[in-house]
Amino acid sequence: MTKFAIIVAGGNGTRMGSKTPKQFMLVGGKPILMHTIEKFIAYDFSLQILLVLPANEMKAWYALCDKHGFYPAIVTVAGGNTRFQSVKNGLKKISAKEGLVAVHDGVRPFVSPSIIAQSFEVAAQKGTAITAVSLKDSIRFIDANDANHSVDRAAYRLVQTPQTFRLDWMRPAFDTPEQPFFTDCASVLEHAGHPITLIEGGYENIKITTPEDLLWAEAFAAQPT
Ligand SMILES: Nc1ccn([C@@H]2O[C@H](COP(=O)(O)OP(=O)(O)OP(=O)(O)O)[C@@H](O)[C@H]2O)c(=O)n1
Ligand SMILES: C[C@](O)(CO)[C@H](O)COP(=O)(O)O
Repeated sequence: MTKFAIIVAGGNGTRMGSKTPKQFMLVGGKPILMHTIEKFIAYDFSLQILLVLPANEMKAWYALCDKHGFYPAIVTVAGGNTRFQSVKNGLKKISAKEGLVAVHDGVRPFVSPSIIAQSFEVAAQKGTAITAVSLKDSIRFIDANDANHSVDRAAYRLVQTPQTFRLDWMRPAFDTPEQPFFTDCASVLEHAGHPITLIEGGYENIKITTPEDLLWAEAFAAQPT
């Protein structure tokens, strides 16, 4: 089955608060997004990769590629106003009717090729494969009266990416009005009625979101591969 990866990097990084889009910031001397793309190429050199970028940052990305001598065989796509719209724009560039599509946050540069492999293998069997990890901290539920209650953390998972799907399930699932609870692709496929299969993620597979995440990122980038 043909395998595709949509790497979404079309966001503005509001929570990072930096002038440079966070996906272009340097970690270990290299833009975050290049680390991410390299992990997918390391998994499978023949993977068809679609890179979603902010429409107004395309030139900046090509300039970065020149600066770092980074010329992967990938297709770039302009993003939308939300992550959901950016995934949709990536999907529109796939003309195949069948295949498997892994969607991954461009700002999760420490995903391992083995997680990517597992994600494709499970999606091929089950139709969906969502990367997730157990919670290390305790959690509390805030109710409508602003009171809080302890809950069983064993009943919850923290969801990561990649999130991989059968293309023939994913395309119609995304052909729907966007909902406020669509925080990831799994919520979109679930809304369309598909079963969601979880696979084991990694604690190093962090999403670089706020400035302190960059400190962790530098530490992970310094690790031997
Ligand atoms: N319109 C959007 C919004 C987000 N993303 C991507 O989705 C991933 C996860 O989103 P997030 O961490 O929230 O990134 P930003 O939207 O850039 O950050 P913020 O929410 O702080 O603005 C990122 O790789 C981001 O670039 C995207 O492709 N298109
Ligand atoms: C897709 C995701 O990374 C899974 O944890 C997450 O939902 C993205 O959320 P964000 O608010 O767009 O960063």
